Amino acid sequence: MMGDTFGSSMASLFFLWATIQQIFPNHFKIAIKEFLISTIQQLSFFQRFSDRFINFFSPYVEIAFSEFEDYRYNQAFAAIETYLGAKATDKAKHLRASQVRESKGLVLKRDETRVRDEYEGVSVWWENATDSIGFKTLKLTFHRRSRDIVTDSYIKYVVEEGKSIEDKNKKMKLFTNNPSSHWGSSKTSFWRYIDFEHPANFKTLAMDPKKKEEILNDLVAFSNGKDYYKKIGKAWKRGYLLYGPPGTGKSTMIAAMANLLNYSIYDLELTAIRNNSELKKLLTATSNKSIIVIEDIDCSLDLTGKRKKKESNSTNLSKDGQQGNEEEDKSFVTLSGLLNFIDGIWSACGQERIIVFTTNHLAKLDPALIRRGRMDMHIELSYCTFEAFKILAKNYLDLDSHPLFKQIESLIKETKIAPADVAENLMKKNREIDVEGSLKDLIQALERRKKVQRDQVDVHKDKKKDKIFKAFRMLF
Ligand SMILES: Nc1ncnc2c1ncn2[C@@H]1O[C@H](COP(=O)(O)OP(=O)(O)OP(=O)(O)O)[C@@H](O)[C@H]1O
Ligand SMILES: [Mg+2]
Repeated sequence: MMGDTFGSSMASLFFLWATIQQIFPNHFKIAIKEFLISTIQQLSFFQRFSDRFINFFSPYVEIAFSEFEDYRYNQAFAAIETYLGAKATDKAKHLRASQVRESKGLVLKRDETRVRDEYEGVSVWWENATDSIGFKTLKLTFHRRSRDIVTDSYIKYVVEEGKSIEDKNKKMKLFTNNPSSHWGSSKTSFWRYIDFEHPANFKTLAMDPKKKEEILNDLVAFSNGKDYYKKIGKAWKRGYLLYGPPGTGKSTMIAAMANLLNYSIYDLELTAIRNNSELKKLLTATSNKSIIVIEDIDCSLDLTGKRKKKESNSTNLSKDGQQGNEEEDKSFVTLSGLLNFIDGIWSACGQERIIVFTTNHLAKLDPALIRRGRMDMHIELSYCTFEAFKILAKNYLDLDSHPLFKQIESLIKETKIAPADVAENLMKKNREIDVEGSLKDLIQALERRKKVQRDQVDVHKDKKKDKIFKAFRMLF
């Protein structure tokens, strides 16, 4: 209303000024111009004043909860969203149903932008809005006479209720840090998540059963260790270093860890971070009960302090057409920055966190990075053993034993083959389980590999002999 009056008054004034321009001489025009300017100033003052006046006398108060705050995913926002989502089942008329994880059934979400809630006789309204770049905000409106009850206890109640619902049917999340050019002109890295639905578990993980049990016990002891860590005065965190050749189950084990403990995963891409302070912001923005993963640590961080660019990463970027110029992509995340976080801030804030590094080349890592205390447990994932093969045979063929197992056992002992390659051969073809055919395929693959590996050894031996022979010739 007020805005309309202001707009029409302005239009009339401009019309008046245009008419005056045509009719009156110059000095008179100037006097009128000054008069009009002062009238406009008074009008805009009046507009401002009237807004304040309305706000002052409006009986409603509004509180906004943003999805992100300074790179940080707002955990209160998530809890409130969950709380409002749960209200859907009994109150909202328009629902959206989705299935997140089979075991947890359908998830209902309200499809309405405005939800009314009641708490100890007080009515409040929630409204959700999305800004132009896709970030969400939840607005809470209530009568100002309820201010105390809303700010003192209602918001706390909503957040706690939301968190307990989250815990009950917790959907695990997979967070990734992506560079974005939305904020300001430079690229900034921030967390984005999707629901984590990896089926990996320790039962289907093919590795030495003893080692597996040891890792399982370690993880369970860690997750139940709140009082123990408090008692010994140590931050509640644990580091695991997973190393081994490609396809031996490092990433699969991380997924199995998350499923075992019901923790979310933060997949930290160091090559997308500009500097140590950005790294710090990202890491302190991670939530409790989470696993922070840095895959291929030897490729992401140059141990002299500068960064190496991962080949795969640069191809991905160029595929998306987002590859910036080289100068912009330079990163100053350093080994000491990472170590500072693990030892310093890490210990000061956040609880119940696991950090996992993976590498294909243990020898390339700086000892400082992997010393005990930082990485508490070093886990080697190696080529497939017969024990591991038996687990894969059970997973893929539902098989406990078979006459061909003997032949496979002796071939596996003599051949270096990753579990991923064994699994590839055991996967059912044409949707039919052909046990015999799959085992024979594997035997053939093992025999081919054995031959190649033997030839490589021979070539290596020949080269060595050649070198010795040349050295002799030089001598005589
Ligand atoms: N130990 C294992 N137990 C069960 N499945 C496995 C195992 N190792 C590999 N696989 C299978 O092979 C696929 C590839 O394994 P994964 O990605 O975990 O290997 P990785 O060690 O992380 O390899 P990279 O070093 O290349 O990242 C998985 O999807 C899984 O199906
Ligand atoms: Mg991997």
